[in-house]
Amino acid sequence: MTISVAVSGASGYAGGEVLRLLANHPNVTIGAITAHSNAGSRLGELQPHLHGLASRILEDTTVENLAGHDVVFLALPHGASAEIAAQLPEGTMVIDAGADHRLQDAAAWEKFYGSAHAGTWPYGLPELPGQREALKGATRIAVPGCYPTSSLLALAPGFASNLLQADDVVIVSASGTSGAGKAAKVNLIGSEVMGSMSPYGVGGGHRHTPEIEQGLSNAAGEPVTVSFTPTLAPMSRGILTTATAKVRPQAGRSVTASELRQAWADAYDDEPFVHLLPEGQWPSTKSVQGSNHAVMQLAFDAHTGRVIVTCAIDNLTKGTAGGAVQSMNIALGLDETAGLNLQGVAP
Ligand SMILES: NC(=O)C1=CN([C@@H]2O[C@H](COP(=O)(O)OP(=O)(O)OC[C@H]3O[C@@H](n4cnc5c(N)ncnc54)[C@H](OP(=O)(O)O)[C@@H]3O)[C@@H](O)[C@H]2O)C=CC1
Ligand SMILES: CC(=O)N[C@@H](CCC(=O)OP(=O)(O)O)C(=O)O
Repeated sequence: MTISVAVSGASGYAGGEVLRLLANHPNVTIGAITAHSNAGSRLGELQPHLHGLASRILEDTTVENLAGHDVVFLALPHGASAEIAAQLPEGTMVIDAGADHRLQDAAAWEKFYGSAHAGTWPYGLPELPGQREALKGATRIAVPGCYPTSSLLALAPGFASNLLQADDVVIVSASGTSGAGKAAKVNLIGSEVMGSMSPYGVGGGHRHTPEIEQGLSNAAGEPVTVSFTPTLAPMSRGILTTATAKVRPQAGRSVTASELRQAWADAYDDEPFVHLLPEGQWPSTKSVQGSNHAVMQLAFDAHTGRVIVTCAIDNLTKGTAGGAVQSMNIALGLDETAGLNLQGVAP
């Protein structure tokens, strides 16, 4: 099967990563590539690593340029994707890397994004319970945020097996600067970021909080509340999430470390991209750089009765473009791993 694909936001980080993956996808022909202020430029000027596509010209991001393809990837700022998506034909598969169609709760959307809710699409994190089935045949897919990808993968197995308390979840994530997009320059210049780490969105204000709560609540079957704190780390790619939750006693007795480990192993043993590392080995962002893998490790802190899970992803691959391509593959009935790197980059 050969499918024609258009990529919008192709001058940006997420769109560039989508193109990097699609260029190696055996079933894909890359059609229109579009941008906004950079329309008219050669792709090679903006994405010099995409050698095979360097001479391609970026077109304007219009419905006319995107329609007529089998699949359209939207890698645009919030709001811009909902506006375009609403005008694309029903028969075109639309995969939105932005946030516009992720949340089920319109009130949460309005509170955190301050605009009208555009609707809810199937969520592109196939490793969540029941989600792979929900993606099969989908023609609209909402790609998760990068922090939610790492946070949900870290804790969903514990909530799906009723091992964790819903009211005591703390998540702290460190992200590379590419998470903020190419457009965010002011506080990301090298002299500010290199050799320094700093938190932001502290106190429950980050817009990924409701998205993480939504995914964990769906896994748990009850409302889960989350304290989430993001931090900026001096690296270009990668997210390292540390998620902790209070373990729920089972039939009046404490859960053991091996029972906890078994729940995560059961969830991920057959997954091509999500891996519980062997005991004693802890994740690093370097080990997943440029790949669609998520790696994690967990420990039971018997002193506090908490499970601690750390999960590493590449924010641009599993955290955006890789998750998007993986979801497209599932929706179209292709090999789930097609076009996705199975190996990382080292050192
Ligand atoms: N970076 C990441 O790790 C992640 C990003 N995402 C999401 O992906 C989307 C893109 O993010 P990212 O690539 O990082 O951002 P960038 O700033 O790197 O890229 C933004 C892209 O959108 C285009 N654009 C800007 N304004 C408009 C507009 N009004 N209409 C149409 N196109 C426009 C830009 O074109 P031009 O350059 O020509 O102006 C550029 O191609 C966002 O929704 C983001 O939240 C999701 C998960 C992770
Ligand atoms: C480091 C950094 O700034 N990261 C971004 C999250 C990137 C992401 O996942 O974005 P969307 O939900 O907007 O798609 C942030 O905190 O806003």
